[in-house]
Amino acid sequence: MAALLVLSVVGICAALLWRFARPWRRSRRIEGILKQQGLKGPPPEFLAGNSGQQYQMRIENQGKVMETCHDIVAHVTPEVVLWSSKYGKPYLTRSLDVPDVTFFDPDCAREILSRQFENFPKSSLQVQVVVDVVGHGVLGLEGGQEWSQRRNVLSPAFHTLKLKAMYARIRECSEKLVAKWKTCVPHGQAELEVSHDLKKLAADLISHVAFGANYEKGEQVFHGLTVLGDLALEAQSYFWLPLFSYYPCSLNRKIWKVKREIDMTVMSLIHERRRSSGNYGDDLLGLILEESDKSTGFSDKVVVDECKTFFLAGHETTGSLLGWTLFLLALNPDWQNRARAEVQEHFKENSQVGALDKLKLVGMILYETLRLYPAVSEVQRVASKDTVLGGIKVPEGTQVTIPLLWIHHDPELWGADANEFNPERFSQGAAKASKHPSAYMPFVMGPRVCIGQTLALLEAKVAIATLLSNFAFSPASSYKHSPRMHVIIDAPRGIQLVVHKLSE
Ligand code: HEM
Repeated sequence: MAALLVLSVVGICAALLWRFARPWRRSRRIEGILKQQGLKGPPPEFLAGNSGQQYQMRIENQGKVMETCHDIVAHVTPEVVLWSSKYGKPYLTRSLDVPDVTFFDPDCAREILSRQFENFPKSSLQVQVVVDVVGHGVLGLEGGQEWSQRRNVLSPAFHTLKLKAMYARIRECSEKLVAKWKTCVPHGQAELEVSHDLKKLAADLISHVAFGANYEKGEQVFHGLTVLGDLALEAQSYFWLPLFSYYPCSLNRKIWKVKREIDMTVMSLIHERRRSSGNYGDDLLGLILEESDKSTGFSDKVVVDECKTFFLAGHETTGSLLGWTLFLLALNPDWQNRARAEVQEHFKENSQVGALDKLKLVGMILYETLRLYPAVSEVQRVASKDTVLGGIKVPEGTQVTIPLLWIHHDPELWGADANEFNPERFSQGAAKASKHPSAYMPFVMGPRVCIGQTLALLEAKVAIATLLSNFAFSPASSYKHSPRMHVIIDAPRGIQLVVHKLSE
């Protein structure tokens, strides 16, 4: 009996060694090839690589308040500034055990995201975080044929003309916020923390756009996803326990229950629509069901996962764009006045959707906001075969990082005023705004560009135009500037502004 036990333990140890030793040896081989080409980086720690150091530096800065300026790269991603100045560009790090090269050149970004797109899928670890919360929607697929088929079916639903049909709903949601803020400023002006309400507006917008008249179900999904997000974060501290997500412990049972409730909410809506004899409705859910019928057809589970994905991907991102835009307009009254004049000329109470095309300055302001405060600070991919980037041989299995925030603030690309708010640079479009046509990528680029880009900009244009028609904004003395990367680049202490009601 004892011999059997010893044999089992030895067997398990050998299996674990085999399981972990192979990838470890492979990672060291890749690192060797990269180092031979002159790449350098910070010394990695056992198991954590350089991930712990990166996390520590970011956390330390999160507690600090910085001067209110837009030179935020060293505050939000301190490790990028430190390591690039110490080890050069590109530099080599270890993300847990995986060798990672950070490329700063927009030409390399274009190779990774566009030209050699098929050689750079997402890594399984990267998509697992998304899958844990919203399942296997398009955001949670590594790449390959399944992703491309899914994207082909979904893309027509996000076509500009179809989205424009949602204009009235988007305007209605924005008007609701105006009504609320009017009650908050009974004496003409008041100091408000606006980021919370703007996130709520973004949630409202996606609920109405995705589910139309059934938007209350969208609100239920939001509530569920928020609870799930917190539980998933708690579960991450057990990542070292093999197969933890299958243990029937109380945390996992809570997670499974919330997941079931969200899925049932969306599923009931899908069944309702399917029963309505082919007329699925002109909201996002209706458009997806229609497109799915035209092709091979999605299973109901896939439609559920895609809906959850839109809620996850389109909520915080759009909320953050709205918050930073008002913040920047408050700091730049000249641009605020110019934008308001444009809005007052073209965006009247009874304006139709076509009026949005005339809001050129508002469009430029949104672009400049997404340059200075993009939702994400970096993009990661993994090489699925040996390739060459910027003259460097990149072996299969190497992770590559594009420091998007750093590139958006690089004076060599954007000029001496790279850290200033100057929407004028976008007057000839995004490709001509900098010295490199691919230096601007708040929605990334190439085949995997954000599918909701047009929708996000449409929502933001309507919301900002509606708010500018009714209020003026100026900085509040209580505001503390401390942007951080927390899933997206946000303002953890809120965005306090003085909101002035305009005379009717
Ligand atoms: C200002 C608002 C937004 C910003 C800045 C933004 C940014 C991004 C970025 C950077 C990515 C690429 C992530 C990566 O590849 O690692 C992405 C992907 C995606 N976004 Fe957005 N997004 C916004 C709004 C939206 C909205 C409103 C929706 C949908 C309703 C949406 C849906 C998606 C989806 C489904 C993907 C995955 C696409 C794919 O992998 O094929 N996003 N977004």
